[in-house]
Amino acid sequence: MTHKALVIAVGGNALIKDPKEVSVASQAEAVQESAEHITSLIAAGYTPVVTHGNGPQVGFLLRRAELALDELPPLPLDVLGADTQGATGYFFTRSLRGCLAQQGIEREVAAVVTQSVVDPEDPAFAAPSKPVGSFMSEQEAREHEEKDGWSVREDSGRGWRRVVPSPVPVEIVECEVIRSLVDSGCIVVAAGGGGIPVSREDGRLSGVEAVIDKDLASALLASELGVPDLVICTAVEQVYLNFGTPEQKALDTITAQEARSYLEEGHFGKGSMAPKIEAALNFLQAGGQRAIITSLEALQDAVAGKAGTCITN
Ligand SMILES: Nc1ncnc2c1ncn2[C@@H]1O[C@H](COP(=O)(O)OP(=O)(O)O)[C@@H](O)[C@H]1O
Ligand SMILES: NC(=O)OP(=O)(O)O
Repeated sequence: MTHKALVIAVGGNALIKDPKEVSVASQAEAVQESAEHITSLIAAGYTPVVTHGNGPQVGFLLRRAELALDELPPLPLDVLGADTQGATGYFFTRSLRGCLAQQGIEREVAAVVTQSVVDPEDPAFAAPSKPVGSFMSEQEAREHEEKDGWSVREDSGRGWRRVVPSPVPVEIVECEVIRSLVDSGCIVVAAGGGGIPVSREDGRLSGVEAVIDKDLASALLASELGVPDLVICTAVEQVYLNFGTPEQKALDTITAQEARSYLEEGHFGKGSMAPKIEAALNFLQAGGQRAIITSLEALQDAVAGKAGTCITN
């Protein structure tokens, strides 16, 4: 892989500026801000593969589809995941092209509809864990649980959310296409929402009902591409020990072994920071050099080793 390629994962929640204001305009604005930060890195000589979450967005689409059931047939989660890849990929390519043009940088930009293979026997299908859609009060969540059969869970002190199955991705189907595009200098948006969940049987792919964790998919893509750095951008600039308590302590540079110990000690939110740490550890174990967790605002400084939390072997 030529160019200074790296994978940058942008969280679905980081693409929502205000959970109470989820209009298309507001989502496009959040992507625009992300694109501005990513463009600074491109201007500094990097070729990012941008991956993004879709937890809020896929949940909104699922709810829309359910509310329209009197008129229209249901939509399965793989198709809704594909829809979020399309819309978010469109926002990203539109914004990135605009930002690059403004800086006089001539680079191609493309979003690749990406499928992630999962094991249909993954135990995650029987234990929904991926938060999607809006935040609710516990009372609203319990009502949906009873009336609509939703699985619901508290999400990192931010409210209650619907949860859906989230099997582990084992292969990124379009990896070689993404590699060719990156090798040609193209800025690629890929593996949105962790990739569209599919299973493979006798060489044939079929969609499955799930939402894949985009950090795990990003780590897999980064290691399959063989890039040295995986950067996970989220709402916090650093990872903390004792997060949310008066004793919270920011982590600058830690080893994979230290990260694993802190994970086992329960320092990282289940379904929020913990999967990011697990993804970072997977990437380092597969030969990656640096896994960085930071905010979009601190992206450039973090890649330069001056901000964020950096995990190395
Ligand atoms: N130990 C921790 N350090 C920092 N943030 C944490 C920690 N544990 C939980 N979190 C929470 O995890 C959030 C990131 O997870 P999430 O919002 O699910 O990610 P995404 O940006 O991918 O949607 C942070 O904004 C923070 O609220
Ligand atoms: N698919 C996924 O992991 O989305 P979020 O980043 O929004 O949780």
